[in-house]
Amino acid sequence: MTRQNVPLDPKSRISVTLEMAIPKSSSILTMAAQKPPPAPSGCITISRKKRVSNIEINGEARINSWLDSMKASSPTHIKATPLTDRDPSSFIIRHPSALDKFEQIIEASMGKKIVMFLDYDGTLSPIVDDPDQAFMPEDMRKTVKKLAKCFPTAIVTGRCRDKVYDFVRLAELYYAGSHGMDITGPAKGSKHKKGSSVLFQPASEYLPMIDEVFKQLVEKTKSTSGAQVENNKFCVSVHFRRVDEKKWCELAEQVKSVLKEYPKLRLTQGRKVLEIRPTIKWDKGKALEFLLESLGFANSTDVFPVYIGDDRTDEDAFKVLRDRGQGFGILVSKFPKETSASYSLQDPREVMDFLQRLVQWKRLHRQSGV
Ligand SMILES: O=P(O)(O)OC[C@H]1O[C@H](O[C@H]2O[C@H](CO)[C@@H](O)[C@H](O)[C@H]2O)[C@H](O)[C@@H](O)[C@@H]1O
Repeated sequence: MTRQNVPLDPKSRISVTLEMAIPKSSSILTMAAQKPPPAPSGCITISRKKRVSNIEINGEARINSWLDSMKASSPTHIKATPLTDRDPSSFIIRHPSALDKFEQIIEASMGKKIVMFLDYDGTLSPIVDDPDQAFMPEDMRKTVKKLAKCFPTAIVTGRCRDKVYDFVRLAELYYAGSHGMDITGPAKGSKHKKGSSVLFQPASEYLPMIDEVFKQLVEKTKSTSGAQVENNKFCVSVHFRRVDEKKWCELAEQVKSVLKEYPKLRLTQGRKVLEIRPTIKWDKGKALEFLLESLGFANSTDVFPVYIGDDRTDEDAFKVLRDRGQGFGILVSKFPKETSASYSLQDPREVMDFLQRLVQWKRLHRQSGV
C-alpha cells in the first residue's frame, strides 16, 4: 500500500492523501486540511520517504497520481490474467467461484440466518456507458424479489437512494444509498426508529455543500466532452467513461480546482468515476453493520451476512465481514483484483445464477424442514 500526500496547489494549505495499493487498483484520495511541503506548480508534485507498509511522499518525484489512479480503474490498463488461470497462486484459487463452491457456502451458513447485501451497478445491472440507462434486467428483478422472500435483503449503493429505487422497484428491500449515507431499513434493533422503519442520514449537514459542489462541477467540467456529473444526494459522481483518455488529466484538474475549496470533502474512485463525498467516517461497511443492527443482529452469532459487490467501495463491506468473522464477501469481477472478499463471480449473469440457487436451496430446505 502506498500513501501519497499530494498538494493540490503549491500555495494551498490543503493537501490530498492518496492511498494506492500496488498492484491493487484501489485508491482513496482524501482531502485534509494540513500544510503541504513547498512544491512547484504543475499537475501534481510529490516526494518520497519510506514507511513500513506504505510510501509517504517528501522529495522530488513528480507523479500525476490522479491520472494514474484514473487509469487503474480502467481494465484496458490492467494486465489481465484470465480467471481460468489454474496457477495455485492465482486469484481464482484464493477467491473461488461462489457457484463452484455453493455447497461449501451453504454448509458454512447452516443454523444461521442469511442476510443478503447487494451492490447495484456492476452487480445487479451490467456496466453501461450512460449511468442513467443502467436498468436492471427483468429476470434479475424477479430473482431479487424471490430472494427477498427468503432472506432479509438490502441494496447498498453509491447511487442516490431514490434513483436506485426507481431502477429496482422492490418495496420489500432495504436501501442504503449514497455509499450508505442514506439508509432506510427495519427498526427491530435500531436506536434510530421512526415507527416500524428507520431513516438514517449521517451526513445530512453536508447537503447544501454537496449541492453547491455539484453545480460547480457541472459548470467546470462542461468543456470536457463526455464528462458527466451525477448528483447522488450525499455525494457526487464525476464520470469519465465517455471522456477521451487524452482528456483525463484535464478533467482531473477541473475536479481538483473545485475540490481544493472544500477540505471537508474527500474523493474516492470507482469504475471510471471520481466520487466526491463528506469526510465523515462512514462507508458501505458501516452501512452493513448499521443494517445488521437494525435487523436485530447487532451481537448475534447466528447471523450469516453475504455481501456481493464489484467496486472498490464494496471492499469496506468485505473487510467488515472478514473482521467480524461472519458470512463473507463475493467480488464480482472478470479480472484478478486484490480483495477482502472470499469468493468471486464473473458478472451480473453469474450473480443471478447464484441468487437463484440460494432461492432454490431455501425453498427445498423449507419443504424438507431441514
Ligand atoms: O455502489 P454502486 O451501486 O456500484 O454505484 C457506484 C457508481 O455506479 C454508477 O456508475 C457506474 O455504473 C455506470 C452504469 O453502468 C457506469 O456508466 C459508470 O462508469 C460506473 O462507474 C453510478 O452512476 C455512480 O453514481 C455510482 O457512484
